Amino acid sequence: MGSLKGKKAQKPHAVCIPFPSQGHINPMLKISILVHSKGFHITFVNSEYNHKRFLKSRGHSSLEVFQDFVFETIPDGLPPIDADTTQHIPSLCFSTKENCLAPFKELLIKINSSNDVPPVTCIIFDGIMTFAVLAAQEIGVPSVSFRTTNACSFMCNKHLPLLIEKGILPLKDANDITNGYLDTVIDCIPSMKNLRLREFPSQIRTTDINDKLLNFIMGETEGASKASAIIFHTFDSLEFNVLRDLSLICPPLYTIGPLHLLTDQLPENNLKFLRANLWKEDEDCLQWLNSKEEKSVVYVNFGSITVLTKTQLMEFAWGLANSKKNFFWVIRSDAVIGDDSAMLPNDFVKETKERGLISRWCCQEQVLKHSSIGVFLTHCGWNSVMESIGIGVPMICWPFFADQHINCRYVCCEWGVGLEIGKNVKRDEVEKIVREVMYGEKGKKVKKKVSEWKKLAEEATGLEGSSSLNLDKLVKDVLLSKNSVH
Ligand SMILES: O=c1ccn([C@@H]2O[C@H](COP(=O)(O)OP(=O)(O)O[C@H]3O[C@H](CO)[C@@H](O)[C@H](O)[C@H]3O)[C@@H](O)[C@H]2O)c(=O)[nH]1
Repeated sequence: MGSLKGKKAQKPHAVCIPFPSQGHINPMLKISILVHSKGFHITFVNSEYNHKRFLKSRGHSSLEVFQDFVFETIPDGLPPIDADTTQHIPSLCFSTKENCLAPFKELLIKINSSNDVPPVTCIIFDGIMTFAVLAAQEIGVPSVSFRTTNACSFMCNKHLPLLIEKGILPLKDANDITNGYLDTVIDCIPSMKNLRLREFPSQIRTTDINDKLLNFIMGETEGASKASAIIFHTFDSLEFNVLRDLSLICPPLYTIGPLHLLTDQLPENNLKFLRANLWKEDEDCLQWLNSKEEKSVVYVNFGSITVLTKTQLMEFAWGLANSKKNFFWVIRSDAVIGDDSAMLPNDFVKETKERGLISRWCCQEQVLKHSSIGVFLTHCGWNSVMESIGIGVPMICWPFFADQHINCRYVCCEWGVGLEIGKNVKRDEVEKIVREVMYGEKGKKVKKKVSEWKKLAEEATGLEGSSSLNLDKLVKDVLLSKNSVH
């Protein structure tokens, strides 16, 4: 390890490495900003590909202005492309696992031999980048696994080996995906009753016990137990039972969330407003929202990975049009399978011109906070769910893949803050559910529930709240503690 040199030597130094996709970079950036606010020097490690996109969306000189907060890059191991698109997620999973340890270790050596920054004192790594534990062990610092998904999905993943042992997984036949097998009730997961197999992370939908993605998920879940601690982006009251049971089988757990409610409280400085967008934001959408009445707009956004077929796109489009409600719909440039040049038909555009706005990307937090938003039609990415609950916006859920199925189950059935749309989306259902959430009886219930959860989220992130206290404890007991080195 490098010796203490130079005037910055006194500061502790956290190296934060997200999995290289938008839904992982955003929460890691927030954790990094929070740890920075506790007096740490931060190195934030992007993939070269994403960093290029980050600079492109923000303008080049914009990242050099932060005190003690430095960006570095390593390659992700995939062949270079010059595009504005989310990389293929399974390829990224395998590639980071196979290729990132060596450049990451080189980066740590470079940092530790520099006179300009303090030596590395801890590593915070994305929960599916467990190779970082080895790097931390080599330089003798604590490593913390940051799970950008929730505790429930981690609990499911943790029990995949049990489902294999019981013969429930892998699927017996490819038809099991459609023949009702996924409705099998699973009652062997601690504190999670009456789960259906379809609510498990979608990586289970394979007939091959050697399936690479299934094994990647199980391996990375197990790998978390080698970390000094685990952070979950959640709050205690939201997942109380699952967290209690997980704490019996995991390294020390720290719930820190909703993250945006914590970063919102930081003193005004430029770092507080840093956003990790890989696409350029449409800033005019807020102007448009200003022109709409309170709680009158359906906000539609399926995150950074979901892709739609043209048929699904049309069903959503006509469902929104037929609902006669205002809508703000974000459709990424890479969101529709195939050619999207003639994306939405002219008659739809003409019919909804007064009450519909379509953008490529926006600042979601600002949009959700806007008083005109009445409901969020979401794919149930965990960041979106946490942002929606923390801001108090009810959801319509259309889960696409991965943890989104279990998130949807909890949003709709356990927390009561959303209604689900069927996988095989139809325009009539979209129209009906939009009206129901905005004006119906079920809508009243989910609105009441979401405002209750919002209060609890605010409590958790208040001065004496569990998330705020956990952040302090994490810093003191793990990030600054020599005893937590594994
Ligand atoms: O126009 C947009 C769209 C999204 N966002 C932000 O981008 C993030 C999107 O994250 P999320 O809602 O979690 O969706 P994904 O991008 O799909 O996230 C991936 O990562 C999540 C966390 O691991 C998982 O829960 C998801 O299943 C996985 O697809 C959120 O912070 C949004 O606020 C914007 O700022 N503007």
